Amino acid sequence: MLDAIAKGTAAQDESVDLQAEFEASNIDEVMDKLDRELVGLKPIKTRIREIAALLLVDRLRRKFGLTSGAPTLHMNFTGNPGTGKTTVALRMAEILHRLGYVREGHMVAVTRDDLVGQYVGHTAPKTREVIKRAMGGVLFIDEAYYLYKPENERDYGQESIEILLQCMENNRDDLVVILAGYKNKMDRFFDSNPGMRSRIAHHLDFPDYGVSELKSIAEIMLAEQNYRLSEAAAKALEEYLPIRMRLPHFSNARSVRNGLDRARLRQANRLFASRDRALTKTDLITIEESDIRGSRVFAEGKLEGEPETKAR
Ligand SMILES: Nc1ncnc2c1ncn2[C@@H]1O[C@H](COP(=O)(O)OP(=O)(O)OP(=O)(O)O)[C@@H](O)[C@H]1O
Repeated sequence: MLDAIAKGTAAQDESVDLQAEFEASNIDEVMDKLDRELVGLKPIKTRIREIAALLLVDRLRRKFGLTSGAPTLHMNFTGNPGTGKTTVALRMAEILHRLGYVREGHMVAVTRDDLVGQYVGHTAPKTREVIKRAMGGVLFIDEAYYLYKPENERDYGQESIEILLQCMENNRDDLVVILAGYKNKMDRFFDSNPGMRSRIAHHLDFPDYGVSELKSIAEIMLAEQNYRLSEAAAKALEEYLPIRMRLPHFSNARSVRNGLDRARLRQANRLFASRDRALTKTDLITIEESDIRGSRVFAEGKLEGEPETKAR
C-alpha cells in the first residue's frame, strides 16, 4: 500500500504542492463531518487535525525518499463511557484510508470476549480471526485492559496480547489498532505491558461533557431523527441533565441517547392515548415537557437528595 503512495523517486529539485495533496485526499470532508456531528471535543479535534497533517507531510517526505517504513499509527483513546471514542475512531479509520495508510478504512470493534477463548487452544484462532477481519482497517479494542488479568496466572488474555503485539509490529502498513477505555485502568495496563505502550504512537484523552454540551448533543440527536423539543421541554431537559449526571451509571452522550429514546417512547404513548383526534406533523415531531418530566430521573434525583435533606 505504501509503495502505492510513492516510491521515493522524486528528484531533489522537484516541488510538491501540499495544498493540492490535501485537497486530493478529501480529508477536509471527514474533518467537516467530525465538526458537524460531534459537539465540543476541541482538543480531540485539534489532535486529529495534527495527526492528519503529520501523515500528509509524511506522505510527501516519502516521495523524496526522506522517510522509510510505515509510521506507527496505533493509538490509545482514553475517557469515560459515552465521550465519543468509538465515533472518533470511525472517523480516524476514514482519514487513514483517504491518506492511503490502510487499504479499506473499515473498523472492527471488539472486546475481550471476541479475542479470548474459554478453553486451551481457542484464543489464538479467535484473535487471528479478528485480526484478519480488521486487516486493511482499524481494530478498535474497547476496555483493552481486560485482556490482562494478573490475578489469574494462566489467563488466556496474555496469549491474545502477544499475538496482537506481533501483528501491531509486523502489519504496521495495513492494520491500525486503537485501544480504548478508562484512563487510569489503561495507564495500569501499560505499566504491566510496556511492549504495548511502546507500540502506541498517539494518546488521546476524551474529556467528560458539560451540561450545555450535553444539551447540544441532545438537540443534534433529536434533529437527526426529525424531532424537536418544545420550549418547555428544552427547559425541562436543562433540569434533567445535571440530575442525570449525578446519578449512578451516567455515561455522557450515551446517557443522553438513552434518555431521549425513553422520551420518544413517552411521546408515542401520549399521542396514542389521544388517538381520537387528528394528529399534525407538529404533534409527531414535538417532544413536550411531560415527555421529559415523566422520566424516573426526576424521582430518583429527589430520592438521592433525601438523606442529605434529612441529615440537615
Ligand atoms: N460530542 C458528541 N456530539 C454528538 N454526539 C456524540 C458526541 N459524543 C458521543 N456522541 C454520541 O453518543 C453515543 C456514544 O458515543 P461513543 O460510542 O462514540 O462513545 P464511547 O466513548 O466509545 O463510549 P462507549 O465506550 O460507552 O461506547 C454515540 O451515539 C455518539 O454518536
